[in-house]
Amino acid sequence: MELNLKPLNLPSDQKRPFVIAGPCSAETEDQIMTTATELAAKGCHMFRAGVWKPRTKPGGFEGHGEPALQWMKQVKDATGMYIGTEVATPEHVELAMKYGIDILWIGARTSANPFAMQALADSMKGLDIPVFVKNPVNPDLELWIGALERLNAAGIEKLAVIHRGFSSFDKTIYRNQPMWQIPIELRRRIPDLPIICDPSHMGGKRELIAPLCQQALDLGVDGLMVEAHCNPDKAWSDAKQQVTPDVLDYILSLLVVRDSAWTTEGIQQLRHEIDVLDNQLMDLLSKRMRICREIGQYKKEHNMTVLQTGRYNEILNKRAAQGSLCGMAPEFVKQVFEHIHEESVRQQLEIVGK
Ligand SMILES: C=C(O[C@@H]1C=C(C(=O)O)C=C[C@H]1O)C(=O)O
Repeated sequence: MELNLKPLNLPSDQKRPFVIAGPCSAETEDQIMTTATELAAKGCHMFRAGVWKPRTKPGGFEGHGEPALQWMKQVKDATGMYIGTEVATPEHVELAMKYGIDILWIGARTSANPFAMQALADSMKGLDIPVFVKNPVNPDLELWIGALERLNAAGIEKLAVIHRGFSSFDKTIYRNQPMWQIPIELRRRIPDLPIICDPSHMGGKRELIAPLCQQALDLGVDGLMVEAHCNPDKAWSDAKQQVTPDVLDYILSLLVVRDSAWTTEGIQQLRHEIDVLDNQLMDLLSKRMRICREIGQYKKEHNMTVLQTGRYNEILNKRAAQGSLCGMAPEFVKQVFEHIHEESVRQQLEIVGK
């Protein structure tokens, strides 16, 4: 289904990317007001804080709920910043509206659950509020788009997504794998949908915030959501990934904001060269497939199996090694040849089955 989108019209000062900042959790009135005042003084336009916290295990701090919404409202009245919080149930939505929350976001654990998403969408019917949907914890673009479709079908047209990375069993430097190809594909499919990057949850540690922000801006995201806390080391949740408003301001001041317009002569010439090379690649690929079909014919006549694992492995290993010599990631080259092999086997199966 096509999404009907309306512009968010969020405040921004043009010089810097649009940034939503604030602590992971609303802990105390003092923590909220101190952090918000410092962020407002740095020119931040939108304040975030978790009022209900979905924790992996029971027994941790799960948020103050309604009293914390009152502190959020005080932030809005005192600083003029827009305020946003995460909602996961229809009751959360109702309370957030009661306290004048300006934007709602839906967390990764909720966007992964179609029942929860439908209940939220139903509870938002008739509301005119921007809703930001975090990617589901698992790398499933269709599930992410499905969550947006449910909200859109309920009449929510001011939509955006938050890319916070994807859970993985493998331990890497990231808390959640960026898997940039997923937001890139989302941008290709729904170009008008704003994408906001959350480097705090992606990186899981302070040192990764700056490089992740820069990568996200280099890819052309529309904004950032960064966790900031007046005393990060003492934070009640996610202490390692929060920074002070001062540090956030410093990180933002170092970011290079690029222009997505593509008008320069130089790039046109280079793109032409890419087109020529892509045409050659297509030509070579179709020649390779023609030879594979001939091999298929031979296999049919000599009663050989289509899949030849030994040869397939040889090709994957050799090409991956060649790839690294040419400055490409061996994993990438392997994946390319896995796809080529898949098509080659499909074409041979057609011939053998005739
Ligand atoms: C082309 C062949 O058939 C299959 C396809 C291969 C390929 O595309 O390179 C390699 C091994 C086989 O699984 C072959 O046997 O050589």
